[in-house]
Amino acid sequence: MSFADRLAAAVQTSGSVTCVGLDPRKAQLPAPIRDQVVGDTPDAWAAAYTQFCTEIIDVVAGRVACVKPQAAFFEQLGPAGMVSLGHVIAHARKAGLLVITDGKRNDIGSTATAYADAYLGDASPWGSDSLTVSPYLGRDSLEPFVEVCDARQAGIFVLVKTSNPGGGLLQDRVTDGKSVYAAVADLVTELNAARIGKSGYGPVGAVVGATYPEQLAEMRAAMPGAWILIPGFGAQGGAADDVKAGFDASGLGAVVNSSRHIIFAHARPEYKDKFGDAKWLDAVSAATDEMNGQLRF
Ligand SMILES: O=C(O)c1cc(=O)[nH]c(=O)n1[C@@H]1O[C@H](COP(=O)(O)O)[C@@H](O)[C@H]1O
Repeated sequence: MSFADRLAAAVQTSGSVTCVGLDPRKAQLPAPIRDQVVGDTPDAWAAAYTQFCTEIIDVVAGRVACVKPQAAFFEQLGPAGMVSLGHVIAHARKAGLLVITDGKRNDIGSTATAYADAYLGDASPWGSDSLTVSPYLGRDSLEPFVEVCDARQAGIFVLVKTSNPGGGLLQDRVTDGKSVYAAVADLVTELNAARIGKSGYGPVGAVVGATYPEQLAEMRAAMPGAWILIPGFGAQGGAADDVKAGFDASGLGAVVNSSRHIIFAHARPEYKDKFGDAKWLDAVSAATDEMNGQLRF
């Protein structure tokens, strides 16, 4: 089944549009995980990241649509971290969760093929269902990813309108009456055109931040065949009302990512006293329920 159709099935089966972001950070790991790190070595931290992420996966499996490991936090640990990333991706997929690896990769076409080959589908070393991709190098840098998506039933999420405050410097720039982000959206729509599956969606998704609700509505209309990954919910200030416009009439078409507010929920003021470090997984569970509840429109 195509990635787009699998994502639709994952949303329908789990009854959730939540994507749990797996962004492990040394300083914020809960004490029961941090205490097991003996010696400040990349191997020890990598083992802690694997344990932290796989325990989260076991708690959220079946209750959310997907997970999004952020490669940067694993890369920070060097080779041991990249091995950990592989374990985390494999564990999530075994648990029945779709994996969006967040690498924001891209390069000239022939190198783009290498990135796609590294991350997309069962045949790749990091075996992910999908990958976040930068559009900055243009159409011929995206096409190799789409070809690998076709061959391996995988997907990509192209950065269209990012959640960060400074994204507008380039993305909002208007040329020939059109913003850069709208031009990227047109490219997404073109690349999907001949690839729309049963769910009504194609393999080329888009990233649009929860911090820009008006542009999210505009982008939903501009890319009717694209799944939208909406980051910026929770820790960056995005709320349920801000993401509503990302969904189609049947509640499909978007998944909403939250990383810190779920994985480090034990440290949030509203959960700290109730759960704290000792019951950090209960805090993950409660934060997942809370987000699922907020996103039931
Ligand atoms: O591609 C992304 O996932 C992404 C795009 C974007 O525009 N903004 C954004 O925050 N992200 C990622 O989404 C996650 C947000 O994390 P929290 O702010 O902790 O929920 C991080 O992994 C970011 O790298």
